[in-house]
Amino acid sequence: MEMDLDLDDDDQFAELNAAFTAWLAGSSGVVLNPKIGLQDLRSSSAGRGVIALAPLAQDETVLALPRASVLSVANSELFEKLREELSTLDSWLALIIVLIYETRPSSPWKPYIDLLPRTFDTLMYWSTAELAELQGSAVVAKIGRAEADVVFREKLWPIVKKHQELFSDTEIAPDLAIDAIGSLVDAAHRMGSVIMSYSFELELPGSDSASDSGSEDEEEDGRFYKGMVPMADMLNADAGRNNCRLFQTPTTLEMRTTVAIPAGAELFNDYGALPRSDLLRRYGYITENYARHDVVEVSSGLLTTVAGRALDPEDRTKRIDFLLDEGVLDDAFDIGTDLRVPDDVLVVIGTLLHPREQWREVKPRKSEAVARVLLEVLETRLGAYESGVEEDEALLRDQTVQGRRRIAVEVRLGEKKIIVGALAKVREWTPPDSAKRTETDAPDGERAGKRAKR
Ligand SMILES: C[S@@+](CC[C@H](N)C(=O)[O-])C[C@H]1O[C@@H](n2cnc3c(N)ncnc32)[C@H](O)[C@@H]1O
Repeated sequence: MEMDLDLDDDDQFAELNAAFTAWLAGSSGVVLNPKIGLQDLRSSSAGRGVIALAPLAQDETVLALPRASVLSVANSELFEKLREELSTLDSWLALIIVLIYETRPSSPWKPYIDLLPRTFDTLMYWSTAELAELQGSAVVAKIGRAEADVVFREKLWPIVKKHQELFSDTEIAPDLAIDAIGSLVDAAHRMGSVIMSYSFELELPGSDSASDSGSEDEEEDGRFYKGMVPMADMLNADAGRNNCRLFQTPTTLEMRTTVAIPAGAELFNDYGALPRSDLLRRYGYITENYARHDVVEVSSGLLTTVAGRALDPEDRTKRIDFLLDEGVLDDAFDIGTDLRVPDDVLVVIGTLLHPREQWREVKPRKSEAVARVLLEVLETRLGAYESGVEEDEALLRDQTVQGRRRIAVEVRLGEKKIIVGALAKVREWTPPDSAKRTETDAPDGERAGKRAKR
């Protein structure tokens, strides 16, 4: 991540770290393990990180904060002032407006806010030309910058406009008179990106679920709230190297080691088992260690179009509605590095291919007809990428290909390799003696049996 602080100014970087650490250590109820410290990792493009200054044991607490120290909507003074209006917003929008409010000099969180980035490498901030390098990856459709713009204008701007006096010394203040809405939208994008890459989904005390949390998005089912947890969010993450996690009790949040950590080693929190495409979208970086979580997404639209081609529209709609009702048909399906085709995909294809009335009873089955559909789907999917595997491999051998372009090539190549591997696997499904078998020859068991509940 690029940091907005003048990156060449090492003094300022160290000064901000020192101010933040002193502020946190002096906050009521916070326990900061003296064996950890902030580290300047800008030379490896990782911003700040946290390292062990002395050996840490497994399950050692490196940081404990009372919930009152979390920068959340409920803990902000703005909530007292605009309770009703903030309650109409979803938790992401409400926290965005709170973070903008907390950029004022008198904010109790100022030393923390000063550490948060202003520029990002997340996909939201890639140019059209840079995003074109990711063509074919499903991640491009998930960025949602235009949609966010509309929401900021329609939901946040009326509140800020109505209560301009509350924002008169925040970071948007200088522009309030000139291009007020533009300034608000820019600030909202910044804070939206901060939330995406720094916030935690925290469990409301008293709710009944698991006691630990990464910074993944959880269902907004009323049991969770978004919160910024100072210092806990200074930990980087690196898949297999992760060695810490945030644990929650009704009153505190604790970052604890999950393994022993030697002196000098970096502390890594767990951001979740994210494919590199999503890591890039949400956090603006990738590492080779996340390649194990890569997936390729196959849309249901493509799947049902190919599998249901022979059906008349009415029949096709009936079967798709059935699959939707059964919860088998999702917007898209993932194939991961294990190259396993999900059972639901087999059921969707089988249901749309079945020549008789018993299509409601289809079980997941790797038949030749199903394989034919899958091969076409995967070939079509592969065709969505502009370049081939060899071309991308050549680009990665070229050391002049760097920065966002190199990252994009790595992400799209990872996805293409999964498709190529899955194609080879599916080709293996056609045993020589099944050459003449079609879906009409469904085995008796399948005809009579009920589909297993997934
Ligand atoms: C929760 S913050 C961690 C603290 C952050 N490094 C900082 O300087 O404020 C998440 C951000 O840290 C960076 N980051 C985390 N893990 C990283 C890694 N293994 N390599 C490079 N950057 C990483 C990314 O920019 C990510 O969006």
